[in-house]
Amino acid sequence: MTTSSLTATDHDAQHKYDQSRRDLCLNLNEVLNNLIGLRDFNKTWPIHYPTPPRPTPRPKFQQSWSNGSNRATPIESPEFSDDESMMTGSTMVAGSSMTGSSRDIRGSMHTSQQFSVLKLDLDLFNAAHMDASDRVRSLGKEYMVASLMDEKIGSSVTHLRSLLNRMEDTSSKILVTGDLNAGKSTFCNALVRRKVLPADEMPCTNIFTEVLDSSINGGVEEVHAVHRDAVYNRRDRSTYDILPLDDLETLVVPPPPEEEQPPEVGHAKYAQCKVYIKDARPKEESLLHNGIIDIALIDSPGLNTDTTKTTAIFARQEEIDVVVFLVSAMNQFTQTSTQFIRAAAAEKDYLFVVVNRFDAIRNKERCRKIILDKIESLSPATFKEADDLVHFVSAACVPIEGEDDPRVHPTKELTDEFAALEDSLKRFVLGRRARSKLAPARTYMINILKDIEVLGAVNADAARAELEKSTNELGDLDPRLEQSKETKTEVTKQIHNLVDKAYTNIEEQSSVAINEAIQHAGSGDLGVPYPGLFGALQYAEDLKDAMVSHIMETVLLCEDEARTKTVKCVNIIKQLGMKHVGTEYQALKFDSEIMYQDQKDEDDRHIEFSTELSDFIDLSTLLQSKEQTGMAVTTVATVVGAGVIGNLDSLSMAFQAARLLGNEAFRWVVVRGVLTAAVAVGFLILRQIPKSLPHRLTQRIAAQLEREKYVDRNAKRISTKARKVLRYPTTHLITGLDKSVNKLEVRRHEIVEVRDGSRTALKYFTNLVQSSAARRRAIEKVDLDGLV
Ligand SMILES: Nc1nc2c(ncn2[C@@H]2O[C@H](COP(=O)(O)OP(=O)(O)OP(=O)(O)O)[C@@H](O)[C@H]2O)c(=O)[nH]1
Repeated sequence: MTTSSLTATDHDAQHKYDQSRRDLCLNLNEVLNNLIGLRDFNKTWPIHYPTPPRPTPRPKFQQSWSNGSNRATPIESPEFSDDESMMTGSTMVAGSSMTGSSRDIRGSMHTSQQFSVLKLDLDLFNAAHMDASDRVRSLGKEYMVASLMDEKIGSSVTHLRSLLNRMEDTSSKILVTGDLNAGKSTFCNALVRRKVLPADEMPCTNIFTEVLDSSINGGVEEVHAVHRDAVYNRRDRSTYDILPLDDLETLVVPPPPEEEQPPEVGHAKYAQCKVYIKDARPKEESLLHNGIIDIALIDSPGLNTDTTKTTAIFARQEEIDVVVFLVSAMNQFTQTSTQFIRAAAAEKDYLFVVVNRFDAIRNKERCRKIILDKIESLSPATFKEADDLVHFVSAACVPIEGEDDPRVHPTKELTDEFAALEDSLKRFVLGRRARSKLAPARTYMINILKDIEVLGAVNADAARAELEKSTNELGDLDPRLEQSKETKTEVTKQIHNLVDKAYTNIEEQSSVAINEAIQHAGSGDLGVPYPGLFGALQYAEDLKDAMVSHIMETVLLCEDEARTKTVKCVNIIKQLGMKHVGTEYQALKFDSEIMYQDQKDEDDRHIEFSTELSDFIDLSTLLQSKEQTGMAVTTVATVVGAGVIGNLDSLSMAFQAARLLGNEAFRWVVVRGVLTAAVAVGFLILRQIPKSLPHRLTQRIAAQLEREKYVDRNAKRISTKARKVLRYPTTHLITGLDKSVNKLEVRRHEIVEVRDGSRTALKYFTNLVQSSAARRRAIEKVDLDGLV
């Protein structure tokens, strides 16, 4: 048997490969950072996405008809009127504090067709809109696009990480797969020239078994049975159990159906196992121990074992570098294997096909033709290089350590064929590594960077437009805001002055008027006639009532005056409100009649005053009329015969003289005189009542009201009520002015946020476009073709 060997060219290729791998890994880390940054940016400045032009709906589809009831009810097609502009060949925004149209980049050169990796499934989006439930509608397009984009970037990040893992994994993974009993385990054993894996006519490989060179495991031969659900880490003993190689059969071969294995052993406990073996052959001959790369040979359960296992094999393709597909020359391609090859061909371009058990075929040429025809249809690339990639062999003819004789007689033809296979496989594994490990990462990165460039350009345009719009809006808004603030200050001042002035004026005028009314309560014609001496008491009472009423009426007049002034003020406030706040002030109504209707008003207005006997004696009036008094006394004295009395002054002197002299006769004269004078004075008092009573009452009422602070109390009450009434429209107007200013300030804040956000976005996306383009060019320079 000939052995294949790796030349200096292979080592040179390895060096180049390492260099390219390093370059791509570095770039991939940067692309990852860019994507993570973009994903974060999408959270603060929702990304725009170009939407495809929406075909104009045919008229008959503009309405759909409910079939849920007998009566056909027209249902309007879901309309997203504000979306229209965004759905017709423009860009769709994931969300914005600006209105939809503000982020509508009409005439954008970019379309969703330009995307390959970051392409959003807008059919899903549109379908969601068409079926929009209230909840979806309320979430709106912002939520939809933002989350779609977030999801898309998230899955790209995951994919990039797996590509990175694959590039960083220096080993090459060869998945040996194929139908049940195709001879996979026998083939693996033949490659390592040792009976490592159990091979039998009965289905025997039940879990993935990875054969590796023991040099990776410190030169120790053993089996690492990886716990189900654990991620294998050779340095973490908790992820696997160590078993001797001899136990592999128990581990890999499924138990007979009737025997149920306890959960702590075998298949129930382990999902896969790693088998570290020594290959004593020289590096030039050994596949595993080749001196260039670590190779993992993965034996898998037969494809048609069961669905779960088949799915697992399909899923592992992503981490696999080379797929060696074993097909039995006797059974050829089953349906599952056909499906598998199709899927693998889409991912890998090239497959390594081993047609095993060829010894058992009599008409070898016919078999060869049938199989090659099939491969041509399933994987044209593999077919084109069939000489290297498709091998017709008998794995069972290879002599292996631990077996006395090969199961199949090793004819020269079979031996040579297997040696050719080994040689091709080594070159394929080494040579295709660039393609299998690096090319997917390179292609994916170039594609995603192109997408980022387009997305960046779209968003830079959007940010530029938004920046311009918000800057213009601010230019318009700022003078309005300034004006609004000035108006607020001026009108507030004006309105306070107005109310203060009205208040002071009402108080002052009320005070003067009431005071005047009190001081002159007794003057003028009060309409109360003096009925004469016998009606004096009633007269006093009527007079008092008239005076009190006069004062109270004056208070009422002051209230009327205050009402009029308040109404005037309300009207001025209304005008100011209509001018500066809004037409809502048109409806401002004020019922002045309800002012001064409270019990307190009644109480404050009321005067409680009672007449007294002393009110009839007004000394000042008497003294003012002493001439008349004197005359009266003389008249009375003459009548009674006492000529000594000339006037009231003489009378008082007479009393004094009588007291001094003690003369009886004189005393009598004096007593008579005094009595007469008293009668005369009484007479005079009674005669003076019409004059003295109003004066006396006025004085007393004034004094009482002074004590009660009647004037101040009422003036204050009247003005305070007016101020209180004016408080509502005043506060309302000031609040209205405040609201106008606040509204503009809030709007300004929003616009400033949008402006700052779009400024940051413009900078971010411009840089992103440039750095992505530069990175893409650098990645395009990484030449993988030379490595193949
Ligand atoms: N005649 C012949 N028999 C072979 C050849 N290769 C394998 N066999 C036999 O085919 C049977 C199945 O071989 P395995 O290696 O266990 O097949 P497998 O694909 O690993 O089987 P599963 O793991 O159960 O899917 C065994 O009895 C082998 O001895 C071959 O080249 N020629």
